[in-house]
Amino acid sequence: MKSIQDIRIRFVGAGNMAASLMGGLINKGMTASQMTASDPGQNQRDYIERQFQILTFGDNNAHFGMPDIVIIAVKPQIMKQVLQDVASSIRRTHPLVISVAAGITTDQMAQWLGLDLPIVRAMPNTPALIGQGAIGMFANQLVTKEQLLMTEQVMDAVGTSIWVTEEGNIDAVTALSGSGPAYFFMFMQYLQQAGQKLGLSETNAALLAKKTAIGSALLAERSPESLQQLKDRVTSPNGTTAAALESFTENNIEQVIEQALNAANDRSIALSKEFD
Ligand SMILES: NC(=O)C1=CN([C@@H]2O[C@H](COP(=O)(O)OP(=O)(O)OC[C@H]3O[C@@H](n4cnc5c(N)ncnc54)[C@H](OP(=O)(O)O)[C@@H]3O)[C@@H](O)[C@H]2O)C=CC1
Ligand SMILES: O=C(O)[C@@H]1CCC=N1
Repeated sequence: MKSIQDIRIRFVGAGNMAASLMGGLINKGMTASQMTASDPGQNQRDYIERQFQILTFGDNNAHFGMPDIVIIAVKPQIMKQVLQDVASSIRRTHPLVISVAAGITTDQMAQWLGLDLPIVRAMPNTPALIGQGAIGMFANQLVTKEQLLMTEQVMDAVGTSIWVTEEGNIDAVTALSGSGPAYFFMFMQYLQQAGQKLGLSETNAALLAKKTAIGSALLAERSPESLQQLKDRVTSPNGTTAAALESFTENNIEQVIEQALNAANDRSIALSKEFD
């Protein structure tokens, strides 16, 4: 099996997600010379070259080489156009294709590339920028055991990854962890705002909201107790937490969250149909 020092990667699209993967891979011991990237944005290319010393190109087919993996990290809206653009290079070199785009299916990608290829759909999230991503992955039938392990090495460089065996589950991953950081940021934002309304300064309310989120997340990860048990530990009978939790329950927080995840899941499914 190829070690992380031997894998050659071509990034197509060098925005936020690609840059977080590049940073994570370099931290894990890959060298800049193992990677190349293409992106039409001169500023973004300058940033990538400055930050990581990775060679970048404006043309998706320029200096394509013989990559083991091609990571497609562009918006779903332009996936078809981008895959059709790089199709000849991919058909010539037969790499593993990994897409991080929401919604777009492996069948659609194969169709736009004009070839049945090993394809992985990976759904990371923005904490990958600091090596704390949660990533769900699906591999089509053509992905070899070695390619599965290579994919894990790449994704584990930026967080914790899991495989799903049904492609449809990637929509659920997108709804939960792909979009999930935004839910937590929103929750922290509302905690901060409510704290300010209760008289705290903006600085203090922001600090307490963020530190409470970080502390709770770390405790949830490190403690052997369930989320329910951890919640119960905070909640004194007839105390302040019980008052707040009752208010959440009266306002149907469970249904609100379920509906939000359903909306994201539905949107992920709709995205693939939109760009067919
Ligand atoms: N952001 C997130 O939280 C997550 C995003 N994703 C997925 O990752 C993908 C990328 O998202 P993200 O990194 O946030 O987006 P970005 O906009 O940061 O990155 C996309 C990059 O692709 C470039 N690009 C545009 N056209 C082309 C082209 N023809 N060929 C090559 N590159 C091109 C863009 O350049 P320019 O800006 O100049 O157009 C941009 O630099 C999306 O499909 C998204 O669904 C997945 C999980 C989480
Ligand atoms: O909002 C989106 O569509 C992308 C996919 C998951 C997170 N951001």
